[in-house]
Parts: sequence; structure tokens; C-alpha cells
Amino acid sequence: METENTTSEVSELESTFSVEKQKRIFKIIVIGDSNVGKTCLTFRFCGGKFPDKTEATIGVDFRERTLEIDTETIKLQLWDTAGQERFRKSMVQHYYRNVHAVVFVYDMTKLASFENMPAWIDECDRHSLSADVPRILVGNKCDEKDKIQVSTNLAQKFADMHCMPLFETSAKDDSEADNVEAIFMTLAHKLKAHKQMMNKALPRYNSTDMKRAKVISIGREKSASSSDCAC
Ligand SMILES: Nc1nc2c(ncn2[C@@H]2O[C@H](COP(=O)(O)OP(=O)(O)OP(=O)(O)O)[C@@H](O)[C@H]2O)c(=O)[nH]1
Repeated sequence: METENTTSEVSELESTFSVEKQKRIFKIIVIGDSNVGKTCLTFRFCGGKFPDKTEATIGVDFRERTLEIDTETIKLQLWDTAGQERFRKSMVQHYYRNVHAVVFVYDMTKLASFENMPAWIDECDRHSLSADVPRILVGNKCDEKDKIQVSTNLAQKFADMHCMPLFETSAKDDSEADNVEAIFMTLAHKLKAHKQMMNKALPRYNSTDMKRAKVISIGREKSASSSDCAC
């Protein structure tokens, strides 16, 4: 019985995707230590608000948003990955398959999460991520002004060293919502400029993956504003 349910969920997912085959779909993975705010950032962009409550991500959560940019409809598929090693180890190879962009997130109020950035970059390199896959660095929780442990200066040097644009923002603070928007829009514009069709990048799941992964599809149409990568 359980197998039947899982199979029908997979078919439903695949048929949803096949209807949308004309759209270019870009897979963006969001990585970084546990608790830095990956879930909240992706929810802010796809759901338009700060989530009321979050729990540690197990495996991966998916969030999607469809955008209209210069008359083309594209879909950003955000992979909100688990920060905790025990919740990510069986999924890691799936994260890096057919990735179009990577968002590295650290917590501005937690130095250790910034100091771990080289380890996250190493993980990308170990999975042979092509050098032309756009990468951006995001410092989250800038709203906690009196707890900041990672200075902009320090983060900017690191970003420059790795040729990534740096964004400091807050998923929580409503006044920073436009900034979160700009981060993903920057990526969307960059990705849109890439020529190849990306539908083949859609994930294919076996029943085990489906049990581990929640699929969250939040379709929020919005026109793009132009923004250039700072790198
Ligand atoms: N002050 C502040 N708190 C935030 C912000 N973003 C997230 N948080 C809080 O940080 C905690 C962790 O947020 P999550 O989004 O679940 O973190 P995560 O990186 O997805 O964690 P894992 O799923 O374990 O990898 C939660 O208590 C959030 O409410 C922010 O911008 N400002």
C-alpha cells in the first residue's frame, strides 16, 4: 500500500513537470551550516514571508518560483539542503547533480558558520561543480545588529577571493525583503543568459528519496527587475 502511494506521488510530480516542459527550469542549491537560515531565505523568496516556525531540514526541501523575465517564463527550483551532516549524507550526490547555481549561506551572528565556508566550497569542488556555475555568498540575520560577528569587510575579502558576489540580508526583517528578492533575481538574470535548455535537470526520485524529501511548490509570479552580478 505504501509503495502504491509513493508511486502515485511520483507520477503526479512527473506529470506536473511534463506539462511545464516548455519552461526553462533552473536548479539552485542553497548550502551552509545548520541554523544559518537557508529554509527562511528560500521561504521568504518563494512564499513571500518569514515562516512562522521552522525545523531542521532533513535531506532536502524544494521550493519553486516562476518568474517572467523579458517575456520568457523561467522557473527557479530552490533546493533547501540540510545543514546537519546526519541529515544530508545520503542526499549529497543528489544535491550536486545538474546544478545551475549555488547559494552559500552563513549566519552573520555566528563566526563559525562563516569559518566553515571553505569546507562548503570544498564540498562543491569534490562534486566536480563546473567553474561556470554561478555562486553567490549570503550573510543572513543582519537584523541582529548588536550580535554581528562577521564584518562586511571580512566577508567581502572572502567573496572577492572566490569571485563571488556578497549579499548581506535578513530573511526575518520585512524591510530586507527586497534585498532577498534581489539576491535570487540576480541569479535568475544570470541563469537566463545561459543558452541551454534545462529540463533534463529535473530530479528523478526513487521511493526512498520521496519519503525523505518534502515537495513544496509555491507558484508566485512576479516581474523581474534588472540587477547585475557584482562579481
Ligand atoms: N534573527 C533572525 N533569525 C533568523 C533569520 N533567518 C532565520 N532565522 C532563525 O534561525 C533559525 C534557523 O533557521 P532555518 O531557516 O531553519 O535554518 P537552516 O539553515 O535552514 O537550518 P537547517 O535546516 O538545520 O540546515 C530559526 O530559528 C529562524 O527563525 C534572520 O534573518 N534573522
